Amino acid sequence: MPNPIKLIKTRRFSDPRGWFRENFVENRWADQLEADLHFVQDNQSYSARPGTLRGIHFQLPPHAQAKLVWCLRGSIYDVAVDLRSGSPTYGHYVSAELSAENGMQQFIPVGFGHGFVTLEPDTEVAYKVSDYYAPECEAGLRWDCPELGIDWPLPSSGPLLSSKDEALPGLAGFSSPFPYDGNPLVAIGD
Ligand SMILES: Cc1cn([C@H]2C[C@H](O)[C@@H](COP(=O)(O)OP(=O)(O)O[C@H]3O[C@H](C)C(=O)[C@H](O)[C@H]3O)O2)c(=O)[nH]c1=O
Repeated sequence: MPNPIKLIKTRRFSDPRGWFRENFVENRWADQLEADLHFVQDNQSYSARPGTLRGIHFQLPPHAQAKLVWCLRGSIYDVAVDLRSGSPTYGHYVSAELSAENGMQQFIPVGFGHGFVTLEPDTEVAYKVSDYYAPECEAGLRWDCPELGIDWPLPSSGPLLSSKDEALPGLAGFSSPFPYDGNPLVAIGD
């Protein structure tokens, strides 16, 4: 069964001036992503300090979002959490190191929470989303939720969080609106 989370390797074309990279080509990426996927919004975030942790975030229906995530600068430990109701891997996560250097992208479908922690200063993350920003549908789970048990690589000073993320609830009280499609999460490895 196909892993719902996809890792996509982009190609860097180097020459004496520097390099060129295609970050998204709809008809070519379609082979690796979901068939009827259509991205409608591009986002970018900048984090000055390593150890900046954003997440675990997701939007609820009717504005749930699939995401394609990569690094424009620096690097992140990127996490996707299975939140699909009835999934045998509910509450399990996968992680991947995405960096400007490795050009890796992680695809996170609807039904998964997303978060990352930055591994370098001045890290910039770009991501495409498949539905528009809908603050009324924003939801999240706390980064250190014991039920999730995410092994974040953190600096000794701990993570830098927004006040919003500090106040997020744990998985215990969450009632998932996301259906399970029969594809369990397969750990890609870190
Ligand atoms: C997501 C979003 C935010 N905003 C505004 C709302 C706030 O005034 C400001 C910062 O938003 P927030 O603190 O939610 O940003 P992050 O903590 O980086 O959250 C994002 O990063 C995690 C890892 C995700 O996967 C989500 O896509 C997204 O929630 O941008 C917008 O105007 N449009 C948007 O699409």
